[in-house]
This record gives sequence, C-alpha cells and structure tokens, in this order.
Amino acid sequence: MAAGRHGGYRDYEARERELDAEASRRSKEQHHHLGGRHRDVDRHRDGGRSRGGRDFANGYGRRRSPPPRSRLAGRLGDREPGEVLSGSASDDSGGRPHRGRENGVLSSGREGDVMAVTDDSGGRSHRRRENGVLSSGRDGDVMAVTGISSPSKKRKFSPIIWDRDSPKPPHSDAARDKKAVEPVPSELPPPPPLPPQDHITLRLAVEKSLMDIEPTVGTESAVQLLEHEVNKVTEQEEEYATMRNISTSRWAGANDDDDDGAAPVKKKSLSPADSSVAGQWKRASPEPGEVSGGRTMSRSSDSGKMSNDEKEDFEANEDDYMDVDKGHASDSDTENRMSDTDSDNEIHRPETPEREKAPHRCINMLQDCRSVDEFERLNKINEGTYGVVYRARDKKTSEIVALKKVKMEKEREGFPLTSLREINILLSFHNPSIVDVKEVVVGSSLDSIFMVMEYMEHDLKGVMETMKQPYTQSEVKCLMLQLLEGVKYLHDNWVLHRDLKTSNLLLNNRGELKICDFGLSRQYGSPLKPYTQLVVTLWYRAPELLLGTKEYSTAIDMWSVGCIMAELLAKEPLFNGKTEFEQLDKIFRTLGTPNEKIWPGYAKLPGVKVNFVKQPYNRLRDKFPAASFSGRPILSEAGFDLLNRLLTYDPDKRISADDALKHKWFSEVPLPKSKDFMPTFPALNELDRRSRRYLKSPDPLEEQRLKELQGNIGNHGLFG
Ligand SMILES: Nc1ncnc2c1ncn2[C@@H]1O[C@H](COP(=O)(O)OP(=O)(O)OP(=O)(O)O)[C@@H](O)[C@H]1O
Repeated sequence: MAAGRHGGYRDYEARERELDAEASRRSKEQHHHLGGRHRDVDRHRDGGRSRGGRDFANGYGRRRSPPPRSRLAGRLGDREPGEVLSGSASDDSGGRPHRGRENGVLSSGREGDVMAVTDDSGGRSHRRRENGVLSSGRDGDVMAVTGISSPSKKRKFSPIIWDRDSPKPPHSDAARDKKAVEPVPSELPPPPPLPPQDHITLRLAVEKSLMDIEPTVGTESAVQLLEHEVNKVTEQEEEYATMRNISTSRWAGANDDDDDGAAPVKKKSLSPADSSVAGQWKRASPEPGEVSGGRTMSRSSDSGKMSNDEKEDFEANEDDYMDVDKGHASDSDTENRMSDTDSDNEIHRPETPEREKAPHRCINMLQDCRSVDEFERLNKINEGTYGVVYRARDKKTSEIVALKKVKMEKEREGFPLTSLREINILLSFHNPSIVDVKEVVVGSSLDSIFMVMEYMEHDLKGVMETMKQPYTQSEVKCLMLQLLEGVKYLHDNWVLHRDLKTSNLLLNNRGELKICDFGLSRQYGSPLKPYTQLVVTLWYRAPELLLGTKEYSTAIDMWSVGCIMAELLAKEPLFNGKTEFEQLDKIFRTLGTPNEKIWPGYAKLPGVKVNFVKQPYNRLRDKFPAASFSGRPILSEAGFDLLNRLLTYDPDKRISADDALKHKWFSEVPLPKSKDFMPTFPALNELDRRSRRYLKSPDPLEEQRLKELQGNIGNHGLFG
C-alpha cells in the first residue's frame, strides 16, 4: 500500500516538516554548489550581467545561464520520497496515452528536441528567450520551441464526431451494425485540416444569428417546432456535425445495463437506436448537443406540447442561442473544416424521411434514463455556476458517486447549453485525467437532470487551502503531468476547456488528478457568442482574452495551466486581480509589459488602448528563485523554463500540452512523485464547502454564482 495513503494528513504534515528540513539542506548544498561553480561560469558567460529574474526577460532577449541539469540529474540526494524513477507519474494509469518516456529520459518524436537527462549544458551558452521561446546559440541544440508546431503533427479526430464521416448515413442498417460491433475504428478518419501551428485558433465573428430566424409557433407541436427551428438554423450556419448531441449518450441507448463498467470505447459507441438518433440530429443542431438536445429534453417532458409561456420564452430568448457565422465559412481553415461538415450534412437535409422519427426517439431517450431515486443522497458537496454537486450512493451497487444536478431554473431556453456541452463532452471522453461521467439520471420531473460522476474526495483549491506547506517539486510534477495529459487529450480531441482553475481539478486519495467542469468548453470551430472573451475565471485568464481578442486557441488553456503550475508551487494564486484591468496590471508587473516585437499583433488588440504600466523586465524569477532562504518556492532552471513557456505572451509561441509533457523538467531530479506516494487529506468533499467559495476570484462568473448561492442557501430537498 502506498505510504501516503497509510500516512494520512497528520503524517503528511510530519513528513512535510522532514522534507522541508531536507529540502533546505539540499537547497543550501545546491546553492553552494551552483554558487561555487555554475554561477561563476554563468557570470563569466554573461559578462556579469546575470542577476536573478532579470536574466529571464520574457521576451526581452536577455541572456540566461546554462542550467546545471547534469549535476542535478546525477545526484540521488536530490530525489524526493516517492519519486517515480522512470520519470513517469502514470505508473498505474493503465490506458494512459504513451508519453514516450523511458528510464527517466523523455524520447521526442521531433527532431531537435532536447529531452534526455544528460549534460547538455556545456555548450549552450547563448540560449536566449524571446517571447518566452528559447533560441539556441548552437546548431542542433534546439530546445522544444514553444508554439511552433511540427508540420507532421496530427490531432486525433474527435471521438464525438467521427461518425459523421461514415460513408453511409448513420441510420442505415449496415452502418448501425458496424457501430454496434466495432466501437473503435482501428484508424480514425483523418482530422480536419489543421492550421500550421500548435494552437488552433477560433474565430469569433458573428454575422448571422438565430435572432435572424423566425420560428413558427402557432400550430406546430414542440418537436415539430424544434425541428423546424433547427433545420432553418442548419441552412444558415457553419457547424460541426452533432455526434456530440445528448441523444448519442449511453443513456439514450437501449442497452444501458450492458454498458455498465464497459470499456471506454463502448461508451463512445452508439447502440442502433443511438446511431439513428445521432443521424437524425446530425443535421439538426447549430451547436452540437445544444439547441436540439435542449429542446428535446425540455419539451419531451410535456409530451411534445409547448405552453404559451414556453412559446413566449422561446421567442423572447432566441438571442441566447449560439450565434452562427456564415461569412467565415470559406476564409479560414477552421471554417473549411466546418464546410466539410456541412457538405456531409447535405446528405441529411430535412426532407429525409428519418426526420419524422425524432419524437419517438426523444421519448425513448428519456425512458432509458435511470431515476435519481436509485441513489441515496449523502450530502451536498459543492455548488458551482451550473450545478449543485452531491455525494450519493448507488442503491444497487453501493458505489459512492458524485451527482451533479444541472441547474434548470435559470434556463429560459430549455436544457442549459452549458450543461449539454458538459454532458456530451464528458460522456464521450475517457481519460484517466478527465472525470468520468458514468450516466445521466432524471429526477422526479423530467427536466431535472443529474450527471452521475465518479466521486473525487477533493478539489485542488480546497486541498491547497488546507495544506500548511506548498506541494514539493516532485509532487507538483506528478500533478502537472496528469493535468497536461488531460489537457492534451482535450486538445487532441478538438476541445478547449476554457475554465481551467484549481477548483476544477479534482483529486482523490489515490493521488489522481482529474479535470472537471466542462460547462464552458467548446469544440474548435463552434460558433461562439460575441462575449465569449469572458471565458476563463479571471485569475487564470490569458492576456489575449483580457485584451479582448476575437480569436483564441488552445493556448488559452495553456496559460491557465501556467497559472496553476505557479499556484501549485507557491500555494497561492499567481495573478489574483479583482478586475480585468488589475489582472493585466499584475501580469505586466510580473512578466513585463508586452510589445509588438515580442507579441506580433499585440498593438492591434482592442484592450491595448488602455494605459498600462510600462515594466520592461520579466520578474517571474524573483517569485520562483533557484534557491531560496526566504520561504519563496524554489524552482530549477528547467522548471522555470517550462513555467515561462506556459506564461508566454504570444499565444502562437506558448507551449502546447504535448510539448510541455516532453519538457525536460519532468525528467530531471527530483523526478515526479508516484501517485501512490502523493499526500492524502481528509475528504473535505463530505462537507458542504460552499463557504470556501466566498474566497474565490472576483470573476463575473463567480459573482453570479455567489448571488445564486446566497439565494439558494436553505433550500434543501432530496437532491436539492
Ligand atoms: N466528481 C466529483 N466528485 C467530487 N466533487 C466534485 C465532483 N465534481 C464536482 N465536484 C465539486 O463541485 C464543485 C463544482 O463542480 P463544477 O465545477 O463541475 O460545477 P460548476 O457549476 O460547473 O462550477 P463552476 O462555477 O466552477 O464553473 C467542484 O469545484 C468540486 O469541488
């Protein structure tokens, strides 16, 4: 058994004290060592200019010292208890994607990446950082350069949407049978065309919206209305196919029982009924799983009839739908992808006979859901913007699960779009670093919906509030590897999380970290609301979003990962602004004010008009020194390099999840700790931790949630 698991929290504290003493001793040794040798060399090479963080001007082209990696790597004394000697934190990860890591040496799929834990510091005297990217003074000694993709790099096609490319319409018998027995094709269809960079850009441009659509509400049934509406939408928009639709989920299928505990691939596969439903909705939804799913869910509950109120709401709130952008269809790669989808959708135009079957399938979908009564409520865990989370026991299996009740009361347009996104994404995905959604169950009224998730004892935010000392470097590495694995999985599957923060990272007492809360996530290329720059809680929000960019990419998640890494090391948020201006001000004061040279395009960003502080240096190193006697978190040269690459201003140069996983920091000592040896904590999730929320970032979303919390406290039914 894992020492950490036996030890419990008290032991952890004691161990932490020991480790602190040990770390302090080591850091002194290291300081002495570095001071005695490398530092002199550095000073010499640097012409005596190296001084603290100023050497690491993020984008200001100053020289930096060669990292003392070989010595660190070679010293067993630098190991921390529980380090994974192989350099992998995924010792028990089973089906984890392969990271190409062997014996502490990361192998690289790309020529030129320096990955081994060998001494490569000798000749690297002129590496410079520009825009957070290291360049090399020696040919062939090229670090994994941030944000510059290998042209050969491929992304996996989304498991949610691959079926849309099946040669036959998904409702055909052959296609159905094939899906039933062959859940995962050995080779996925090729991904949509990729822009030539690691971070895929979304374009936020709205020319056509559902506001432009006139629904006919007088005589049609709800389902007819829905179809009428979504078919019109289809004709006006550029959008992915809707295999992400809620109707493709496991609980929509006829064989739910069989699915229990099934392999992940089965989860993604469709039953015959599902596949026909999927085919049905494939052409119908402007946002996969959103409008159509939402309408279906809410309207089905009243047998397809829509009340006058609902009709009014429907008409009044058309502007709440995702806007669609026709104009961009032909002028970017993203839109080209969407065009492909559209041509695919052409096959299933509304005139096809399958359309008539929709009401029947929708009803089936609801009938196949288990009732929430099959769960015993234990306690409320937490409440977020989009739902209340309960701890519950499955009466049949006694399994402890987390039930997230989807908030319906504020939804004027039926099933919440954010929840639909989350359900669809989580049901479709299976990865050790993504929280597993097992099924969806319904409450007493058909419009109360719960996601049944694996139960996780903690979230990272709560844990860090409890801890007396920050995580050690090897623990941070273990957590970062898991986080990056999850983010890579999302990005490989064309999903941006858009709200990565410590409260959305769940931990269990097996040392596992899992990403949750996909309420704000999107598949690339999805049409976005004009206000979507507001995604990502303020403290973790990328500068391009804060400055009002209309286009953003996977790089926004990587910035959040950088903020999380810093927070893990320091046990406090890196940039905790109260307003957007203050947030940018804090970033600029730490990383230096960006300019057109280090971030091409910066000057054109809408928010740049504001008069920000002019701070020419990157002072990040001051916050994370290589050695410290003042209690500040120490970070090795390599660790600092990774942090800098994550917090690179120019999104195109910011490191990708894939490259971050290969970063040398993970293969130098102290190596990532094994999950088995990660500290354990009392399960705070057994308490209602709403009070913690008051300490959270003053993001507009958070404020909204706070108000809702205040409104809801005292409202206790069975499952709320
Ligand atoms: N599977 C789970 N196991 C245990 N606790 C969970 C689980 N999922 C969520 N939680 C707890 O509930 C909180 C809120 O969950 P979640 O973030 O999914 O809701 P949300 O409404 O989308 O939140 P937010 O307002 O942060 O967007 C989490 O921070 C976590 O503490």
